[in-house]
Amino acid sequence: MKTAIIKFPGTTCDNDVLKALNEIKIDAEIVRYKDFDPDKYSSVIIPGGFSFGDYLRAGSIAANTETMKRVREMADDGKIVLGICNGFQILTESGLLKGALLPNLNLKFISKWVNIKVVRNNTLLTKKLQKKVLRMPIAHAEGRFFLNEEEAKDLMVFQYSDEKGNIEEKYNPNGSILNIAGIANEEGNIIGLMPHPERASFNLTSIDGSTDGLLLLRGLKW
Ligand SMILES: NC(=O)CC[C@H](N)C(=O)O
Repeated sequence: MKTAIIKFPGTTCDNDVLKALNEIKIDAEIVRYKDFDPDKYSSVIIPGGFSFGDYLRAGSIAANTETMKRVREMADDGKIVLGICNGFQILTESGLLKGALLPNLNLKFISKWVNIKVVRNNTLLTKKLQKKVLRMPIAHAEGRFFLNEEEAKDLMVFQYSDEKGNIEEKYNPNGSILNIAGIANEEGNIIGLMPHPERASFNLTSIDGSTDGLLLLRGLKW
């Protein structure tokens, strides 16, 4: 079965995600948000960008579309739902994932390469990546994850770290609680992260040749 890559007006990363999935031979297609039929797909990715212009709050308008009701049906069936950056914002805004993505502490758009440590492996995408440190870029203005610490500890999957996996406040680019870069629901089938795995998928376009994004995306076929 196929992976759907949903395109809302303002989504910008759909083609890059498709290219990355092609690279690892995952059958996928881009689908316009209004045409999305959950029965046709075994997993779904909501890519990054500026859906509906980031008006109100990033992700809030897309979160209230019929499309997200259909994404919820897929999630309820246990299928993988992955939200990348703006996709993560849409998942929190729609309540599919807990927490909120607030404006970065410095109130600026931050574009830089970061290291993230995989701290939870009971999710469908990270079961083979326990304790791995992945290098990929972030590019966002509203990426400061917030949730009460107790729940955040249980749900967190990725934390900003150094290249050795040390998690310290100085590696936190945006002020996220507990250095959190991504979380998953308890069941581990809905995953959201701010860094972009598709931008760390090709030697040529990666700043230091990192293709760590593919390690994560590969989880779609495990
Ligand atoms: N890279 C993206 O997906 C853009 C992120 C988002 N809309 C923000 O600025 O917070």
